[in-house]
Amino acid sequence: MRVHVADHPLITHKLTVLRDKDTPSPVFRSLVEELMTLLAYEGTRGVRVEAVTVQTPVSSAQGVRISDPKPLVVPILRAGLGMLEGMVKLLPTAEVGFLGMARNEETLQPTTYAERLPDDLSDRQCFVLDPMLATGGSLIAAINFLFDRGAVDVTAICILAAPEGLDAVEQALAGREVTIVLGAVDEKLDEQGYIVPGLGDAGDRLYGVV
Ligand SMILES: O=P(O)(O)OC[C@H]1O[C@H](OP(=O)(O)OP(=O)(O)O)[C@H](O)[C@@H]1O
Ligand SMILES: O=c1cc[nH]c(=O)[nH]1
Ligand SMILES: [Mg+2]
Repeated sequence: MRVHVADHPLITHKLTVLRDKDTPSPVFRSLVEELMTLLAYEGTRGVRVEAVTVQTPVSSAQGVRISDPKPLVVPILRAGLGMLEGMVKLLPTAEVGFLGMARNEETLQPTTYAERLPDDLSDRQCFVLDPMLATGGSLIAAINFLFDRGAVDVTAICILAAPEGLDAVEQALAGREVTIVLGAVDEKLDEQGYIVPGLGDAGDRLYGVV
């Protein structure tokens, strides 16, 4: 498994505003989308391409295009939905599948309450979007779900991770073709499983408390 932590002053700047508890929901939503676009640049470094030749007005030129089958982008509902637009802006031909997961607030175990994905993901490059990697339970379950459908190559893009969750993902998915791209790794998890200093509950800050 590969882990890449983006190190860029624009990402740190936007993340700082995102963390601020006084940042209102509309600004928070815009920032998540903008951060996603910046992280997508790093997260798609390994996107599969094939060689093509085009004619410029002057001569022929060698280039590449995104290979078929097109990548599958999978936001984890709810909070991952806030990252989707930022991703498909950069990868407009990608297809999108959905996984709805919620973490039980007492046990911290994730449950899957919705799924809309192709049955067969063999030979499909998958990009999972979720802003928060806390205990890692949700991301491990989501990636295993994709592997069970035949995926072999998964990149997860998260805005924030806790070191404990990152270790758990590394242990659970050792030896698999997985890349994790992160905006930052924070200090720790608190007793309620929240990332410290973090940004609170990303789903609630995007869409309100339910
Ligand atoms: O690493 P973990 O400990 O599993 O926690 C991370 C998960 O928690 C959040 O979702 P949540 O369950 O709050 O659902 P929501 O997006 O609907 O708010 C977050 O978006 C992740 O999916
Ligand atoms: O800090 C956290 C942990 C899990 N989920 C969130 O949205 N935030
Ligand atoms: Mg939530």
